[in-house]
Amino acid sequence: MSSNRKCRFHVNVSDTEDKLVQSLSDVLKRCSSQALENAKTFRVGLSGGSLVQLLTSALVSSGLDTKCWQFFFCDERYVAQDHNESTYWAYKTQMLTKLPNILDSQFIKADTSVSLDKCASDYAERIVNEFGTSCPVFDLLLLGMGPDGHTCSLFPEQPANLAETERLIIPIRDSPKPPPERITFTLPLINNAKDVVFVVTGASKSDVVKRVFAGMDKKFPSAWVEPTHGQLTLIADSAAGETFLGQTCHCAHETN
Ligand SMILES: O=C(O)[C@H](O)[C@@H](O)[C@H](O)[C@H](O)COP(=O)(O)O
Repeated sequence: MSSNRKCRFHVNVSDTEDKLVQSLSDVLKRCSSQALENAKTFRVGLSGGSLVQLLTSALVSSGLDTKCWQFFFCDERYVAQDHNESTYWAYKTQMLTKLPNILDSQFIKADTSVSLDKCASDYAERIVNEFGTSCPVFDLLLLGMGPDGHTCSLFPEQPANLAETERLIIPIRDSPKPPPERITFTLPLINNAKDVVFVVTGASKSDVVKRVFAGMDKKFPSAWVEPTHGQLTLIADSAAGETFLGQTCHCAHETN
C-alpha cells in the first residue's frame, strides 16, 4: 500500500451488484446535496462503458431528485450523436428511457459534426461557459477504468497526453480502444474536481486496480488521477477490488 497519495482516498468493495449500486447511490446523494447547498446546479462528468447501466440502476433505485443536475462527458467518442458507439447515445437510449424525468437538455453534449480539433476546443468552451470560469470545478466525476489502466480517453500508449497542462479537453487520434477518434478531459480538469469516483468491475481489472490504487504505478493513466483539493473514491466489485477486500474505508494520507 502506498502512503504518499496526496488526496483523500476511500475504497468501497461490494460483493454484490446491488451493494455496489447502493455505494454509488450514496456517493450521488452526498455529492449532490453538498453541491446544492451552495449552488443551483449539481454538475457531474460521466464516462461510458459499464457505468451507463450502473448509474441508471443507482438513479432508479435511489429515486434521487435530478432536476438540478447537469451531465457532461469526461470523454466522448467522435461519432455522430445518434451512433451506437456514442456515449451520449448510450445514456439517451439506456438511461433516459428508464428515467423520463431527466431531460435531454440536462446533457451538455459534444458537437461531433465539426472537425475533431474543433469538437474538442468547442466542448472546452461549452464547459467554460456553463461554469462561468476558465477553471471549472466539477462537483463529481464518475470514471471507468480499462484493464490497461486507461481512464477517460487517456491511454497508456499515449503518455504525452498526460503532460497536457493548458487545455481542458483534447482530441484523441489512434485510440487503442475503438473508435479511434475521441475527445477527452485532461488531467488539469479532472484533478480540479471536488469528488472523483472510479467505478470498476470485473476480474480482468483486479491486477490493474492493485497497481493503480495500491501501487500508484504511474505507468497507468488512472494513477495520475489525484484531485488537488478533492477526494478520490474507488467503488469496485469484489472481483476487481480483491486487493482491498475487507477494507470498508482505506484512507491513505488524509489531508482534508
Ligand atoms: O469510451 C469509453 O469506453 C469510456 O469512456 C472509457 O474510458 C470507459 O470508461 C473505460 O474503458 C471502462 O469501461 P468499462 O467500464 O466498460 O470497462
